[in-house]
Amino acid sequence: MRNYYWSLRNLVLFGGLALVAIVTCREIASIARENTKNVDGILMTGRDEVSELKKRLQALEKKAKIQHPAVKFLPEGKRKRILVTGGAGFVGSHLVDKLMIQGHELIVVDNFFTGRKRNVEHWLTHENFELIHHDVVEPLYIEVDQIYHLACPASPPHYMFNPIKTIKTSSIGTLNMLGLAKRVDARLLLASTSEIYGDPEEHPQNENYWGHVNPIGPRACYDEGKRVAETMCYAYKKQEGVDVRVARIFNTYGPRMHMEDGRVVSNFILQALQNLDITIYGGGKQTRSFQYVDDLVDGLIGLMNSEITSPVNIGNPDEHTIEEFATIIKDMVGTNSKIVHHPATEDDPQRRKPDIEKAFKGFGWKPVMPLKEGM
Ligand SMILES: O=C(O)[C@H]1O[C@H](OP(=O)(O)OP(=O)(O)OC[C@H]2O[C@@H](n3ccc(=O)[nH]c3=O)[C@H](O)[C@@H]2O)[C@H](O)[C@@H](O)[C@@H]1O
Repeated sequence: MRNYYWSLRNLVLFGGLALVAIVTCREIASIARENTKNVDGILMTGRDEVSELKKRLQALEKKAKIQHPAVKFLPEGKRKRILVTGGAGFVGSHLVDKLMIQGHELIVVDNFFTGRKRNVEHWLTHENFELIHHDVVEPLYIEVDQIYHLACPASPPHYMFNPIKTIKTSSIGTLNMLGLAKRVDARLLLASTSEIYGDPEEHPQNENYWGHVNPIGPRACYDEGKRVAETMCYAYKKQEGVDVRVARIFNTYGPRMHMEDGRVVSNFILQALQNLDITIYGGGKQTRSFQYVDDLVDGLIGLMNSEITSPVNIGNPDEHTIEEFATIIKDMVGTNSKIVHHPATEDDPQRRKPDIEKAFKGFGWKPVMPLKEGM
C-alpha cells in the first residue's frame, strides 16, 4: 500500500514537472518566435533606412560633383609641369584655364593678397592641378619645366598700399623664382609691365625704348620693382644660362577683375551700373590702350614657347583717352551717371600705346578682341 502511494505521488510529481516543462518550452518558443519577428522587422526597417540614405547620398554627390572643363589628353612627352605664380589672380587664373585645357599639369602658387581661390576653384579636384598657398618672397622647392612668374599686385591702389611689400615681391620674389628656374633647368617668363616705360616720351612704346621713370615717386615701388626684375632675368640668363622670356604687359581687362580692383575699367563699369559719378582723375586727356585678357593669355603662351629671349610688348594698340573711355562705358551701360573730374594722380603716365610688331613677327600674335565686344 505504501508503495502504491509512493508510485502515485511520483507519478503526480513527474506529471506536474512534465506539464511545467511543456508549458515553459511553449512559452520560450513563442517568445523566440516573437523576437525573431521583431529582429526581422528591425532588419527590414534598417535596410529600408540604409537604402534611403544611400539614395540621398548619391543625389548629394551628383549635385556636389564638380564638373571640370574638358581637358585635352597630352602624352607624357608633350605634357609639361608648369608653375604659375599669382595663378589665382585675374590674369593668372585665365592663363591657368588655358594651360589646363591644353592638357598640362599646373601648380599654382599664390599668397591671396589680390588672388582669389574662387578664380581657380573649378580645378581644385582635378588630378592635373595643385594649389599652394605660398608667398614668392620665400624660396620654393619643386620640380617644373616652365614658370610663368606673375605674382605681384598690378593695380596702382593695390601696389601702393604696401610699397615695401611690392618691392620685395618684384625683387626677392623674382630672385627666388630665377633661383628655382636655374636649379631645375626650367624656362621662366616674367610678367613685366608697360609701367617700366614710366611716363613715356616716345609714342607708341617700342621695346627698345628705355623709359622715363621717377625712381622716388609713388609708382616707383612697382615700376622700379619690375625694372629690376627684368634686370635680374638678364643677369641670370648671362651668368647662369637661365632660359628667360619677358612680357611687357599693357592695360588689360576682363572677367574676374576684382570689384575693388581700383583700375579704370572696373571703376567706371561699377560706377555706371550704380548710377554713381564716373570719376576721371585729371583732365581725362591721358590715353590708354586696353586689351582683353584672353588676347593677353594667348600672347603669354606664344612668347613662352617662342625663341625670343628679349622683352616683348603684349597689348592692344587701340588707344583711347580716358574721357572717351568714360563716354563709351556710359553709353554701353545706359546710365544716368555724370562724368566728374578728380585731381590727377601723381606721375600718371600721359600716353600709353604698345608697338606690337615684335610679337607679331616673332610668334604671329596680335590681339583679336575689339574693345566694345570685350566690354
Ligand atoms: O590695367 C593694366 O593692365 C595696368 O594698370 C595699371 O596702370 P594704369 O594705366 O595706371 O591703370 P589704371 O589705374 O586703370 O589707370 C588708367 C588711367 O585711368 C585713370 N583713372 C583710373 C581710375 C579712375 O577711377 N579714374 C581714372 O581716371 C588713371 O588716372 C589713369 O590715367 C598698372 O599699373 C599696370 O601695371 C597694368 O599693366
